[in-house]
Amino acid sequence: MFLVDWFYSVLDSLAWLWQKEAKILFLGLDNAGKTTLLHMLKDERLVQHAPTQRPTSEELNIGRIRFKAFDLGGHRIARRVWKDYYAKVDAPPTGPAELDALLSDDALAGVPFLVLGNKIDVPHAAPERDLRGYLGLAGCTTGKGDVVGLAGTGVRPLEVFMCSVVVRKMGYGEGFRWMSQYIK
Ligand SMILES: Nc1nc2c(ncn2[C@@H]2O[C@H](COP(=O)(O)OP(=O)(O)OP(=O)(O)O)[C@@H](O)[C@H]2O)c(=O)[nH]1
Ligand SMILES: [Mg+2]
Repeated sequence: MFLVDWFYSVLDSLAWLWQKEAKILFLGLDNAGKTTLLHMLKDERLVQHAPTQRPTSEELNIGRIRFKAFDLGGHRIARRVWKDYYAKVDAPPTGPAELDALLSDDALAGVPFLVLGNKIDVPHAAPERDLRGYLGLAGCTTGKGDVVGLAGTGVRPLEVFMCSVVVRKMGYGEGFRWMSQYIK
């Protein structure tokens, strides 16, 4: 038993050897819950945040991936700097109508998109099907499971996951697991 424990502690201490690194952008309209999600993922704490005025970045360790996460404000003026953050990004979770512009931007070609439909705890929250329709994603998403066969096809991984960061604390974990499989 001792030997097994020792073996795993050695493995743990070597984990950095096979850790992957990725850059990720949190994009979405203001009040969507991006900063709240970032801090939930970072230290499982629920904190009230003022609207994000200037971009901040945090390190997140999820599974074997070390994410450098950039949290950008969602209000109109803050959205102007989104473009400055596109270079060499591995995945940008995002929100409403700006999505079209992001999806057709050459700087983000091939980058996986995780769309999180947050606040499903709110009464009358739009169901997933309506959100997909509203975002123009009906029929465009690539599948929620392990997507064998997408690699090398040039098809951009794109999927919608509904979640509740605050009240139910659910949904976003599945989203991040889905995204992680596309980070090389
Ligand atoms: N009911 C509910 N409220 C949430 C949820 N997630 C976040 N909120 C609330 O939504 C508000 C906005 O959250 P923020 O994380 O500051 O939003 P943001 O996307 O960072 O906004 P900007 O920084 O302005 O772009 C806060 O009052 C959060 O507590 C959720 O899942 N359910
Ligand atoms: Mg914010």
